[in-house]
Amino acid sequence: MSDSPAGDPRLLSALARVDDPEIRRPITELDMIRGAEIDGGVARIRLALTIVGCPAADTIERDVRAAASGVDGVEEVDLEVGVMTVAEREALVERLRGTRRRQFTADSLTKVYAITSGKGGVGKSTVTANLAVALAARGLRVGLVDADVFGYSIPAILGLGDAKPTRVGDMILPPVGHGVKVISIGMFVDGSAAVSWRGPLLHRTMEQFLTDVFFGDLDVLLLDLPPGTGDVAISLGQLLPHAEVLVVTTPQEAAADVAERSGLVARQTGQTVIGVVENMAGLAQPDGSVLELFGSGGGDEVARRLEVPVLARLPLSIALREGGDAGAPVVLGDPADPAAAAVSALAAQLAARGRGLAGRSLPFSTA
Ligand SMILES: Nc1ncnc2c1ncn2[C@@H]1O[C@H](COP(=O)(O)OP(=O)(O)OP(=O)(O)O)[C@@H](O)[C@H]1O
Repeated sequence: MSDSPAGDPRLLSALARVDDPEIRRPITELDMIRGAEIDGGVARIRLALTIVGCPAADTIERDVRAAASGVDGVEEVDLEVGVMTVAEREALVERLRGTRRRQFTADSLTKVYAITSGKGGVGKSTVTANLAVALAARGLRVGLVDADVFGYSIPAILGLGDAKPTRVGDMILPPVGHGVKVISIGMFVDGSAAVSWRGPLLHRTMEQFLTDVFFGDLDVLLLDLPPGTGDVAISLGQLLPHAEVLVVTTPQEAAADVAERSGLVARQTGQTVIGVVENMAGLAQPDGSVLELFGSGGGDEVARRLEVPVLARLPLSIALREGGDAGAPVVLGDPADPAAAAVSALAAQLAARGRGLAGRSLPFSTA
C-alpha cells in the first residue's frame, strides 16, 4: 500500500505479520510503524495508532510485542505508542479510499447475496448470521450488512452487543463478530431506539454502508434485508443490481404468497433469485415422529413459483435459537445440530460457486 517503513529488516518482516484487526492489513503497510530498530538485545519500536482510544490498541500492542519477541536476538521490547497526526490519518484514509470506491460494483469479484423474506419472524436474520459465520469458518472473507432497519438483530446474534464502528476520518471500520465484518443500523442509534426513517434517508444510509464502510477485499457480502418489499429492498436492488437473492420462508403454505412477492421485487430490480431456504421445518421427536409446527410444503411451493431450487431446509432447533439469544452462533457452538448442519451445507454450496465472473463481459474482443 505504501513504501516499507525504514528499520531493521528482520524486525520489519516480523511486524509485517501483525494486522490491524479492524482494517485487516499489515501495520507495516498502514504507516503505523515510525521506527523499528534492534539495539543490543532491545527492539525499539515506535507505533502510531490511527486514532486516540483506538479500540484495537491492546490487540495491536500485544501482537507487536509478540512478533518482536520472536525475532532472533531480541531480549526486550521497548514499545512507544503514539497516534497519527491529522495529516497522516487523512493520507491513510485517502489511500484506503481508492479501494473503497470500487467496493461491490458489478465488476468486483465479491459475491453479493441478499437474504429476503416475505414476512417477519421467519428466521431470516438468524439464517443470515449463521450463514455468514459458516462461510467465514470456511476461510472466506465475509461482510454482512444488516439492512433490516426496523428489526436490526444481527449484532446481538453475532455477540457484538453494543459494539460501535471505529471512525478513521470519514471512513467507518466495521466491528468483527466471529470472523464476520458487520455493519448495522443498530450501531448508529442509541440503545434499542426505533428507526422511523423515510425512503430517501434509508437510501442514503444504504449507500453509505456500501461506500464509506471499509470492508476491504471480501469474498462474500451478505445483506440482511427487512421483511417484505419496502424501500430498503428497492434501494439495495438499485444499488446492487447484480446481487443474488435467497428467499427465506417457513413451511407454512399460507405464507408462500408474500415470500414469492419478495422474490419478484428483487427480480424487478434486476437481481437474480437463486433459491429458497426453508426455515423452521419439522422437528424430529424422540419417538421418531416429526413435529411440523408450521406445516409443510411452503418452501417447495415458493421454489416452484419462482422456478428456483430449495437450497436448504433448517428444522426447528432449540440450539439455533439459544445460540442466537446468546450471541454464540450454533454453527460454531453445536455444529452437529441439524439446523447448524443445514446452514453449513448451504455455506458449502455457496462457497463452491466461488467469486463469480458469471455474466461478466470479458475484457477482449474477437474482432
Ligand atoms: N429454525 C429455528 N428454530 C427455532 N427457532 C428459530 C429458528 N429460526 C429462527 N428462530 C427464532 O425465531 C425468532 C425470529 O428469528 P429472526 O429474528 O431471525 O427472524 P427474522 O425473519 O429475521 O425476523 P425479522 O425480519 O422480523 O427481524 C428468533 O427468536 C430466532 O431465534
